[in-house]
Amino acid sequence: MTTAVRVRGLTKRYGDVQAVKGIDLDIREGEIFAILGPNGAGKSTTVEILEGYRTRDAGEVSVLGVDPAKATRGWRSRIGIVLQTAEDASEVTVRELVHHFAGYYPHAKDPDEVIAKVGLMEKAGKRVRQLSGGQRRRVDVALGVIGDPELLFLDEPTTGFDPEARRQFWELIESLAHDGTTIVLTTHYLDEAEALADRVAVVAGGRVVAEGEPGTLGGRATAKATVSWSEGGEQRSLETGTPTETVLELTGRFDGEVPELTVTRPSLEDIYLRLIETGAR
Ligand SMILES: Nc1ncnc2c1ncn2[C@@H]1O[C@H](COP(=O)(O)OP(=O)(O)OP(=O)(O)O)[C@@H](O)[C@H]1O
Repeated sequence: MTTAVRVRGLTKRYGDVQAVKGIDLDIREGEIFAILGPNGAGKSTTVEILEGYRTRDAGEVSVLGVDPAKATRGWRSRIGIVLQTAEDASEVTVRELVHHFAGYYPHAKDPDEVIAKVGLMEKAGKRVRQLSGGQRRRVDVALGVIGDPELLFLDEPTTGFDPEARRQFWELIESLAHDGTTIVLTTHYLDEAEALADRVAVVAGGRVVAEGEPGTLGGRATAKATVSWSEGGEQRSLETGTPTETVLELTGRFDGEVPELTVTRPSLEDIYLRLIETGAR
């Protein structure tokens, strides 16, 4: 597996604020990698350094084999960026805008194929200003991928989306990844990271406090389970490392169906909140 992004000992200070305090990251080619963390954790600073839009104080950074501080036009054309703020191109149509951007890249994708891919074929002739927020975000993604990037940065891509639009957007991201694009995503939605990311890094206080697959992050897979049920009109629960045994015991005790039985493990959100609390300390 080739590495798309390699970061070692990255630091960045703004005046009195040490925003990034020694971050290491390895992002593999072809994976969807999510960077999670509270406001002010240093995510944007880190990502902007990777994109070549911010200088660093110290550390080694390699993005597609190049130091972003020495970015060339050729390197830039291999990267796609979808920022938080949408492109303000109010009076042009979706098709005009995507065609226009295609002209900036040496090996641009077919604009109409890209418009279809982001699900905007029916809106291609509409002015961007006439689109909904979610549809504009799709335009942003179209512009992010029109240059056929090897690596796509998405900054909080689904903020403000309704649940259906988010699901559709996730499918779009997955299909881009399926086509081989490496995706680096920052998000505040834990369910988004869980649904999309192959691996996540949790950043808190300028450091990576945990890294791994969403299902096993921070000991999640081996964390104790909570078994809950209803007994004698009361809600009962038990935290246990052997939930199967507990369920068997309950099944015997109730002689069959256990009322209101649930078995839960900590959600990614539970683990995340624990991690950033410990990280902050
Ligand atoms: N241009 C700047 N000048 C001074 N301080 C800055 C600047 N940009 C960021 N900071 C500070 O650096 C720290 C990290 O900010 P950063 O934007 O990287 O965090 P973030 O994790 O992206 O947060 P959010 O989730 O709110 O976007 C914060 O304390 C922030 O106030």
